[in-house]
Amino acid sequence: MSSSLLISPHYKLLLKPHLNPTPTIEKFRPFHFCPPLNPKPLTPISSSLKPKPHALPFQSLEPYLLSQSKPILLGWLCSAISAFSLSKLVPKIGQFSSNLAHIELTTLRNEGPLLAALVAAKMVACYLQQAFLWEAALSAVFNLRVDVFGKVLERDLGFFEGGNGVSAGDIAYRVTAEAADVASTVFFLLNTIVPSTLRVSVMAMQMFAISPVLSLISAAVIPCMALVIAHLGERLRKISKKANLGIAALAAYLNEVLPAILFVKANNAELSERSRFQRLAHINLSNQLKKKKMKALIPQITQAIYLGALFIFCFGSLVVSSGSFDGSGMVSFITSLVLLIEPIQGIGQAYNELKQVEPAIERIYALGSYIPKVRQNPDAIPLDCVAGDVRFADVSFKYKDNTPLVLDRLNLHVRAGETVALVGPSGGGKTTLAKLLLRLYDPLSGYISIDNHNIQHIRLDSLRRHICLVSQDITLFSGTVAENIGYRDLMTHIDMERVELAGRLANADEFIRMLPEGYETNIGARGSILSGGQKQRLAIARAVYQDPSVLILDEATSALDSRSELLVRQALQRLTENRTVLVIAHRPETVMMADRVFHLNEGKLQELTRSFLMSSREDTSLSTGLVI
Ligand SMILES: Nc1ncnc2c1ncn2[C@@H]1O[C@H](COP(=O)(O)OP(=O)(O)OP(=O)(O)O)[C@@H](O)[C@H]1O
Repeated sequence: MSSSLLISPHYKLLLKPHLNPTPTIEKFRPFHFCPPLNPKPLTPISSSLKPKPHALPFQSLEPYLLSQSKPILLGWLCSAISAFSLSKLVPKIGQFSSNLAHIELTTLRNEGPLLAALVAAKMVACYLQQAFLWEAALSAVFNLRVDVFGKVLERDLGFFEGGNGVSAGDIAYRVTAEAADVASTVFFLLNTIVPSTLRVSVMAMQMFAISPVLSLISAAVIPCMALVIAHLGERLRKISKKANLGIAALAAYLNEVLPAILFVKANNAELSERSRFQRLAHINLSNQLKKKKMKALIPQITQAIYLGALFIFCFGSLVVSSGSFDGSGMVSFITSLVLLIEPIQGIGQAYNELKQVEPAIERIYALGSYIPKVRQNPDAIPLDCVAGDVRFADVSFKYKDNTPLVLDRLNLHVRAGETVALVGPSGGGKTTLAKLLLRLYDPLSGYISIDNHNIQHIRLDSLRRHICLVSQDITLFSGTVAENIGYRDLMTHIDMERVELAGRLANADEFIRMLPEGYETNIGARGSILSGGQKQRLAIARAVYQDPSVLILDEATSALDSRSELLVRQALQRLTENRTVLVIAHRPETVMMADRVFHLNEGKLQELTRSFLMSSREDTSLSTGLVI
C-alpha cells in the first residue's frame, strides 16, 4: 500500500492561509474529532467530463469555452476593429502607391494623420485581441484541468493499481503538458478562425468591388487548398498521437525512477537507467521529429499551392482584364489578394493544430470518463460518532475475474476498543482486508459493517474520517511539519494546539523543535529531510491528530535502532489506546500487544491461541508470516 504524492506549489499556496495562528483549546480524548460534515465542494464547470456521443474531440471543450464567452467576444470585437482598420488602410495604400510620383504635401498633411490613426488602431486592436483570447484559452484549460484532476482523485484505487492502471507519470503528463498544448491550440483557433474569416471576407469584398470576375477566378484556389490541408491534417493527427504516447512514456519513466534515486545509486544502476532513459527518449525523438517535419511541411505545401495559383491568376488577369480597371484598382486588388495569403494560411494551420491536439484532448477526457466500481449509495448516511465495532461477514474478494480469491468467505468480528493483530505469509491478503474496510474496493460477496451499519450504506467521506490508516510505506508531502500532521484539516483550518499535542504524544515534538523552523519547517519531497524513525513518528502524530475510532496499522517491516524503536513503540501504544485497532503485524512484540491474533493465509482466517503464541514467541518465523 504505497502512495507518494507531492503537493504542488500552487496547492501549498492555497493551503498556507488555513494554518490557524491562534490555536483553539480542545481536549484530545475521549471525544472523536468530527469536522464539518459537508465541506464546501468545488463547483466544476461541467458536471460530467464525458464527451457527448459522436462529438468530435474539440466539441467536448464546448462548456469550457462557453464559460469564457466574455473574453472571447471582446477578443473577436478587437479583431473586427483590426479588420475594419485594415479595410480602410488598403484603398489608401492603393491610392498612395499609384500616385507616388505626384504626391503633394497637402495630401500628406490631410491623409497622414488618418493613416497613422488607422495603423495605431490596428496595432492596439491586435494586441487586445491576443490578450483577451489568451485569457479565454488559459482560463478554459485551467477549468478543464481542475475538473479532470478532481475526477482522477475520485477514481477507484484499481485505476492506479494493477497492471492495467495508468501510471502517475502519464497522468501528470496529460494534466500538465498535454493540457498546455490544448490551451495553445484553443488560443490559436480563437485567434485565427473568426479574425481570419473576417479578414478574408473584408479582402474578398474589396476584390469583388474592383473586379467580380477576377475575384471568382481567384476563389477557385480555396477548394484545392482545403483538400490538401484536410489530407495532411489527418496524417498529422496520427503522427501526433504517437508522439504524445512516446513523451507520456518518458514522463511515466521519470516519475518512477527519480523517487527511487537512492535505490538506483545504491545498486550502481546509473548506467542501466541512463540506457533505459535513452531508449525511451530515442523513440520520442523520432516521433517528435516526424511531427515537427510534418508541421513544417504543411505551410510550405499550402504556400506553394497558393503562390502557384496566384502566379497563374496574375498572368491570366493581365490577359483577361487589360484595360478593365485602372492602375490604383489593380494595386488595391493585388494588395488585397496578397493580404489574403496570411488569413487563408492561418485557417489551414488552425485546422492542422486542431488535428494535432485531438489525441491530447481524447487522452485528457479519458481520465475523467469512467464508471466507478465503488459508488456511494444515494441514501448513504453520515456517521457522526463511531464506537468502532467492526465486522467482516462472509467476505470474498478478488482483484480480477481471472485471478483466484484473495479473501474467501472470511468472517471476523472486532469489538469496539479491541486490538486485533493479523499475521500470515506475504500475499496472504492482510492489506487487502484493510483496503476493503476503507471501501477502496467492494467485496464480491458478504458485507463489512461498522457499529452494525453496512459500510456500503455509510457516506464515503464519513467512513474514511472515522478510519485511519497508518501504512508501512509512510506518505509525507512536501510542506511543513504542521501541514503534514494536520493533513485532514488542510481545507478547513489546522489547529496548532492539536498539532503540537499530537507531536508530543507521538514522541515527535523533541526532534520537530530541533528543526530550523520547528513545526513550520518544510520537510522536502516525501519528507526527504527526515530519518526513517522520524517519518514513522510523524505518521503516528498525523493519526493522533485525526483521532479516529478505528485504526488500521500496517506495521513497518524495516528495523530501527533501539532508541528510535522504543520511541515509535511508545508512540504506537499511546495511539492505539481506547480505539479499535486492526494491526498488520510483522513483529512478535506487536503480536503480544494484541487482544487477539489471527492468521490469514490464502484468504482464510484462523484465530491463534495465546498458548500457541507464547510457545512461538521466540520463533522468528512469526515475522515472516510462516506461523503454523
Ligand atoms: N491491485 C492489485 N491488483 C491485483 N492483485 C493484487 C493487487 N494488490 C494485491 N494483489 C494480490 O492480492 C494478494 C494479496 O495481497 P495483499 O497486499 O493483500 O497481501 P499482504 O498479506 O498484505 O502481503 P504483505 O504482507 O506482503 O504486505 C497478492 O497475491 C497480491 O499479488
